[in-house]
Amino acid sequence: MFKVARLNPIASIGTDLFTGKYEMTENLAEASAVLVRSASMHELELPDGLLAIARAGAGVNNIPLDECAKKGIVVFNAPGANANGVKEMVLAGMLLAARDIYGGITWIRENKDEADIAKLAEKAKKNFAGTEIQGKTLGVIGLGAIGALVANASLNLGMRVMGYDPYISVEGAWSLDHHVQRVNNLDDIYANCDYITIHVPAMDGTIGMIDEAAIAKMKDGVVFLNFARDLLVKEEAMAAALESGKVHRYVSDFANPVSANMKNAIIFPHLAASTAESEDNCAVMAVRELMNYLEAGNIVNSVNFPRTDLGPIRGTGRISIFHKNIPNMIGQITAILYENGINIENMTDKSRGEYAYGLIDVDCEFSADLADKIRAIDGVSRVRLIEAKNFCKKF
Ligand SMILES: NC(=O)c1ccc[n+]([C@@H]2O[C@H](COP(=O)([O-])OP(=O)(O)OC[C@H]3O[C@@H](n4cnc5c(N)ncnc54)[C@H](O)[C@@H]3O)[C@@H](O)[C@H]2O)c1
Ligand SMILES: O=C(O)[C@H](O)COP(=O)(O)O
Repeated sequence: MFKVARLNPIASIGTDLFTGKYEMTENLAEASAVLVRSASMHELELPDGLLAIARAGAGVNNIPLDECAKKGIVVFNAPGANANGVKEMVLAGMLLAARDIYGGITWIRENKDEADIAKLAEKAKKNFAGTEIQGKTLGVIGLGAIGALVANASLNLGMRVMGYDPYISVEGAWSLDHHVQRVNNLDDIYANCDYITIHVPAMDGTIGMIDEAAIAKMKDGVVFLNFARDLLVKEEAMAAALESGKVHRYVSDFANPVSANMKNAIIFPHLAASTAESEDNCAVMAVRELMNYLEAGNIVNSVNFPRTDLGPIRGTGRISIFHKNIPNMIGQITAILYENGINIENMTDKSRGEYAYGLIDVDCEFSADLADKIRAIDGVSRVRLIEAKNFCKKF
């Protein structure tokens, strides 16, 4: 039985996939798996029995990834599952920044009891007028799942689009319309774009990247959109740029005491992925990833361990082993199997940084102490024996 703790509400279309081998629990201490959205896990005590965490979303800066890697806790996310929801909010953000649509709606509410509201509205409308986004230049920083969708959709709205992503994946590059102008220097984005939108993860190297110096390089009157994380932007600098008029509008999905008080900012309550479709996609992907890992040891879409996928279990069972990425680990493990007369049907072992993970399919019954013998190897941190008769399932 696997106990799953849910730290945020998760769409039931996902959790309904759990079979009778799973039970939801309120008690993190007894959980073998966690489902989470944006709840911060940095302050939580992670129990020894915790095997995996699935983030039903994209950003994982709410999860202590290094600590999890050290403990052999696999962290998954749901790449691309909410990208369309975010793309639509970014488009809405650009349109809300181009004219004072919100000001116009507010004016109507405030004047709703005026008998001659129709006439007054015709006079007032000049206060909310603006420009069109067609023909303007958009800069997209980060061309992953969301950035690529935003870039392509904006081309279709008649914008000129420049994109910057020094680490773009092959899949990302394929998904990008060839009319998106790729640049290798962020300064080209800053110097040329009327709208700039950022879609990179918050991590060392991106946190605070939109600072005073970056803003100074942008065009006067630029609109800056941030649906990625508030940490990416030095928001005191952004507040000053909004005050001076250097930045026309800051559109952000992240409320905090600084952003909520900015002049000319349009701030949303972290709404971009809150659509029925995105929530369903994320929940289904996160639950499938957990089940595939818990029942078959396969790691697909992890952010702290390499992809390690042997498919359905072949043979009588599968051994899953977390170990340090140091010489002779595989030699020592296979020697123990040899000494115990166990034949290997299939195996893989993948490393990422300091840590590695291996799966070995075997064709005979496990002896009870096999896991202990492998665990006793210096550098091995976690071993699971998965019997095919219990868990062999195709995902
Ligand atoms: N507001 C929301 O509700 C919401 C929803 C989903 C994602 N997000 C945020 O958006 C981020 C991006 O999501 P995604 O699904 O597109 O992720 P993704 O992993 O598909 O794409 C991220 C892209 O950023 C690129 N990148 C990394 N460092 C970079 C740098 N220094 N400069 C330029 N590009 C860089 C990567 O190469 C990758 O292509 C997430 O990490 C998350 O923080 C927010
Ligand atoms: O990184 C993400 O996927 C988004 O920020 C969405 O977060 P949420 O799941 O809390 O809406």
